[in-house]
Amino acid sequence: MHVYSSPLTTRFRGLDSREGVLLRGPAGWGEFSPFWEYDDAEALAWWRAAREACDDGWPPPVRTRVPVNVTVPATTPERAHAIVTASGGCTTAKVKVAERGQDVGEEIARLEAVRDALGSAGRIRVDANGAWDVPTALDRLRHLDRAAGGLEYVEQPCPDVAGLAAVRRATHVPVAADESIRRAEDPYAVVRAEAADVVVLKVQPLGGVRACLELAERIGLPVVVSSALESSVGLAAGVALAAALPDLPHACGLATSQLLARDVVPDPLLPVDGHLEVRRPEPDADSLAATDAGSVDPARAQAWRDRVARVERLAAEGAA
Ligand SMILES: O=C(O)CCC(=O)C1=CC=C[C@@H](O)[C@@H]1C(=O)O
Ligand SMILES: [Mg+2]
Repeated sequence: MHVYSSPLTTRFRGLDSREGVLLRGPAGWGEFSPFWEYDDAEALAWWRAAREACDDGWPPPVRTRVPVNVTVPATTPERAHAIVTASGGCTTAKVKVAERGQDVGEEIARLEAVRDALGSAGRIRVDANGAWDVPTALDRLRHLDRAAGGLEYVEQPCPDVAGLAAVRRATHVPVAADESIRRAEDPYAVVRAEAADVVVLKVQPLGGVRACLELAERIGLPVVVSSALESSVGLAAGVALAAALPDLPHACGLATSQLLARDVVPDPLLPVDGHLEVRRPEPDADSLAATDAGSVDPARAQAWRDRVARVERLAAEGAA
């Protein structure tokens, strides 16, 4: 078991670094990296995804490369512009909005900078991570849609399914559901309420590639596969899912190795021409040594090993 840690190049969802565990099994490497706000019960799905990668591997791909969006954190317009320009040819950008402490003026400036960097043919989506109530969402979307020169969609504008449905009815901007799928008791509530045009699927929180393929089939809406900000070992599972879906009408949020200062493999999954190649990079001795959490903070590395032991026990109890 390898506990990795990498600084982030830009602060993202309140984090300055990303950590997790890499495991190796007969089918290859897997990643277990639930954020720390997930308790052991919630982390079980993340564990199943890691075990699938190690023990079984993934269903065969139907495409050789996957279109991806550049992910733009809630940062300054200058930095947002530079991130898009250096994205490896991405023609879709996902921009974080609704960051605590920022006002709509900063969001408008960020979106204008992203539009400038992408050019008129690019697509821009925003992600509010459920931060708005319905009136705020509708007000913000009017401004942000104009600043972006048209939004491809808004991801999780409100925390609840009813809010998503109300926003969807009241604006022409399409709505994507993320947290309402991956943290919900019932991911099909979004479909019943006609609350979304698109669903975002993440392999780790949803329990693996096969679980996501099944969910996608049952939901029946267009899917965007997104990362949980993993290393390239975890991202490879997202790429495998995106590669196996029968239809992939939108760019996927899998270009997030760009946000890591160091990745755990010598040849990270980075976009070329706006696409990730469908492949499964492997760590080597040097890349493991360069990302070893134990050499920076042994107590933190031990906390991860303890977490793995607890979740593994939970998984065994569930299987018994
Ligand atoms: O979708 C992307 O472009 C990148 C992934 C991404 O935005 C996220 C990764 C990890 C945690 C989430 O808060 C965040 C998201 O909300 O989609
Ligand atoms: Mg999201």
